[in-house]
Amino acid sequence: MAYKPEPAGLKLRLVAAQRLKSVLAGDNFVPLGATDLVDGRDRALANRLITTALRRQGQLNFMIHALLDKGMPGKSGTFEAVLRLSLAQLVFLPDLGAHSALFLAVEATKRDPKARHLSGLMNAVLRNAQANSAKFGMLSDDLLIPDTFGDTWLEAYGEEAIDGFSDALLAGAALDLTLKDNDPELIDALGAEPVMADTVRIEQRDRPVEALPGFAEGRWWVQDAASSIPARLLGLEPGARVLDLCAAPGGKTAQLVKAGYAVTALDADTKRMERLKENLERLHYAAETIVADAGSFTPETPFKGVLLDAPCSATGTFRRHPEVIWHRSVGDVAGRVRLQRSLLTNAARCLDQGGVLIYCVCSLEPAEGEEQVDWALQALPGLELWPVTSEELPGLESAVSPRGLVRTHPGMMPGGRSGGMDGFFVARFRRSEIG
Ligand SMILES: C[S@@+](CC[C@H](N)C(=O)[O-])C[C@H]1O[C@@H](n2cnc3c(N)ncnc32)[C@H](O)[C@@H]1O
Repeated sequence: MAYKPEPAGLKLRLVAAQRLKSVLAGDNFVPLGATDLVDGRDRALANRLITTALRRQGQLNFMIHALLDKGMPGKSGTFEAVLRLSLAQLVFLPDLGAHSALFLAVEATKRDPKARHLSGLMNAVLRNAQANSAKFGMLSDDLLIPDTFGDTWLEAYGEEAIDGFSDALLAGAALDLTLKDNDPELIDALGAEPVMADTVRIEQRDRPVEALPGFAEGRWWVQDAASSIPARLLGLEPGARVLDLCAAPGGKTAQLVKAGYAVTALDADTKRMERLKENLERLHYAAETIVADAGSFTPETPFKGVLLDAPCSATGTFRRHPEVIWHRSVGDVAGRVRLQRSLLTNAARCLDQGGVLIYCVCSLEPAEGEEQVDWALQALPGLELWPVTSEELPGLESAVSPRGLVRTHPGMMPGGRSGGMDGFFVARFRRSEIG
């Protein structure tokens, strides 16, 4: 039999379909790396297809509903993933060409033993989609945010902010770094722009993070502008003992060390703690590390400062993880709320008299943020709110509420910069007496 070369562009679609399939099944999205696809251009294209399919998931759901009379066929391998990638290409990435979307989708379907009997259906559905691509291309952005969160967010943030959420979801996230020292030469070499305090932003990155200037020398770490806010608000004297609860992979630990505190970093996950240690080593920073449950850890001596970056629904990270808003349910949020309360209770126990407690989550849900403050003030004796002032967040004054709570969201422009920021909630408490 004569050797038939594989059609150009097929391999990257097969790899992209496998990755998208795993995300649709509940995994977090991790961009394809060099071990998945050696060729850099193929890898960039495959990642572009996957991220477009994930960011446009709500609109693709609508199209699939309209195109598949009998719904998605069950037990059909990569059929759904290939279909989503191809619809994303046909409707939202016209520069890639409609022909390749159709032809390669059918070829990819034929290569999957579990989907091959559906190659005719793939062809028919995509031809129908092609005929309707102009109409599909004008689907409302309202479809981008699932109903699970749409109503709560509309009530909490208002219509204008929600428009900003959709734009931020489609645009994705720039790369924010926290610098060890604000050296203008380094900022220039990075092609970065200052955002606020020691955070800089790289809008367009042409190489992996590890290849950027200053990485090997440990001159900065990756940290979203929003994520860098909580550690800056502790307001203690250098040298103060600070406990970083739920610390891995250590972005906030590094900030606390930089601020001159004597830091103990604690996390329950051994592997993530290893990453924290590697990160600190690269930065030439030192902290005590403990693997333990933050819900039951009891220190020998209470701390002057405790930072609790509690596990949460992570809905605020949807610019980088568009899948989170489709994976999370109302029940998931309720489960996180319970866990956060038990961690907050123990965090307060670890705090010395007059000590400062920062509670933060990368969630947009008021239930995990503002409502947790109401609960803590009522349930945890001796804890009082120490309001954050807008002067403490120059360039982001609008994130500070009249109560002195910090709420960022993806529609905000830190330091006036475009590109949004993660949704974060931060509250600062002080322990007045041991309760
Ligand atoms: C949002 S991440 C923390 C990010 C980190 N603070 C940073 O700035 O890099 C949440 C962390 O909570 C940890 N975690 C979850 N439940 C925990 C528990 N009961 N005790 C301690 N750590 C926990 C997870 O392992 C995860 O590393």
